[in-house]
Amino acid sequence: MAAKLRLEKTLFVLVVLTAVAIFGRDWLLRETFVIDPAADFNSRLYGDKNAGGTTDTELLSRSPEGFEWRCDLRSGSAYPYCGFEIFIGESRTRGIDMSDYQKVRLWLDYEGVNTSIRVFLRNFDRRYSSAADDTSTKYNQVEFAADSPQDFYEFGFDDFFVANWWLREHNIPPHLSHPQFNNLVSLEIQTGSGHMLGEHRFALRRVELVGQRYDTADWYLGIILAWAGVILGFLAYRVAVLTGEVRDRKIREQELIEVNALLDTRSRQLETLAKTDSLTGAFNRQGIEEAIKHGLWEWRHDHKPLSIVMMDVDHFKQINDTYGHSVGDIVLAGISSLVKEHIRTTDLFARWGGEEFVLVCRNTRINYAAHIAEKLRRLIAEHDFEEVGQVTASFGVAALSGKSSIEDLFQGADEALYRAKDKGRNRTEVAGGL
Ligand SMILES: Nc1nc2c(ncn2[C@@H]2O[C@H](COP(=O)(O)OP(=O)(O)OP(=O)(O)O)[C@@H](O)[C@H]2O)c(=O)[nH]1
Repeated sequence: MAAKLRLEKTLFVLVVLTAVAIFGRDWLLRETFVIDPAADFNSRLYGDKNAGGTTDTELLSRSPEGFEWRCDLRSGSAYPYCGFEIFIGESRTRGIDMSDYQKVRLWLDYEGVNTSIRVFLRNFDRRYSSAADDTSTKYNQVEFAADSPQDFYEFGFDDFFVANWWLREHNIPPHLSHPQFNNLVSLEIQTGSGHMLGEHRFALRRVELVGQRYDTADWYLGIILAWAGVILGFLAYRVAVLTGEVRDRKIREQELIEVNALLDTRSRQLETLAKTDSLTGAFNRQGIEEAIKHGLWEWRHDHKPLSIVMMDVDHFKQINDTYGHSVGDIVLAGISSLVKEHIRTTDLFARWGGEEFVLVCRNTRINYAAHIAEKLRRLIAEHDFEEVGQVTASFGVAALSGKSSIEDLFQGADEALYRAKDKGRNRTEVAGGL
């Protein structure tokens, strides 16, 4: 929830930034090149004397308040003129790229007989300019009437055209004849084309060339790329988070599977323990009950025979009395493991109580159960028990038949066992008449 809120906040901030980037584009990208008289720009005042004229020029002052000059335009040359040039580039050949600039602003006061003034933005390009010939630098020109006093004069870069006389004098081919601002070396203020003879006074306070840092298309492309980056970053983050979640889930699932398997095993162990006699490891009465129920069901539904063998250790009291109760315990456990080793997996061996055991033989006829009993009897009798030596046991065998019940079955086996005891022990007796 907190992460989602954080995401929404981030999105909101990004949308606001995008809106600012779009609507505040002009303000954000604006770059202004200022020609301030207080700054250290090289400049020159010129007249038409080189062209055979007689115009007088005079620099009146150069102070932080502005460049001030006057000229007295006189007849003499075919085109009398005077002008003031400010060098804005590093040199006369290395200028400033102002291709993306839009406006020129002039703070200029003029007094004189002429109201027309020319402004040149001079561009040096080796395709047509040479360092040796100052006039070969392109004359991007705009001409305006300085007849109405105003705060500043403003022209668009689009308003500039290349002076015709310059194109003609330098034989400029058409493909190079357009205005160009990619290497501006100087700005000039010159008397207009009207050639009004007489006094002209200029005071240039400030010039601003207004442009923008980046191209508009690049700016929008940058915004789009930034968003693409944000979206890609977000997707990468989501993929990483989801991968982590899937990995964690898998680990948790694996842990759960392991815990379940452990619990399963444990519950089976506990189940077995609940049905097992702790001393001998044989099943207890609960175990017998289940095996008998199972056998009874098989007898009734599948007509499979069910036999049981009752076993009682002979003279066990004597063993206890002679060797102690704990040795007696060891003998009982020994007999149990001996028997368990030699019975089928379908047979269930359980402790009936004290030194008495019962073997439930499912799907077993009485003759075969008697055979098993005999085998076990011999096995016990032939075994050498630690400390005690020889131990014997008596066996009574019975099977379900006809109308007999479970009670009859146990009673039959019990009676057979007592017969075996009566007849001298270490014997197997089979119940009859069941
Ligand atoms: N050590 C030990 N003795 C037990 C245990 N349960 C019963 N007994 C003893 O087993 C003896 C059984 O004695 P009896 O019932 O007289 O029978 P027996 O001595 O085996 O004589 P017969 O069965 O007639 O051959 C008793 O002394 C019981 O105390 C047991 O868990 N451990």
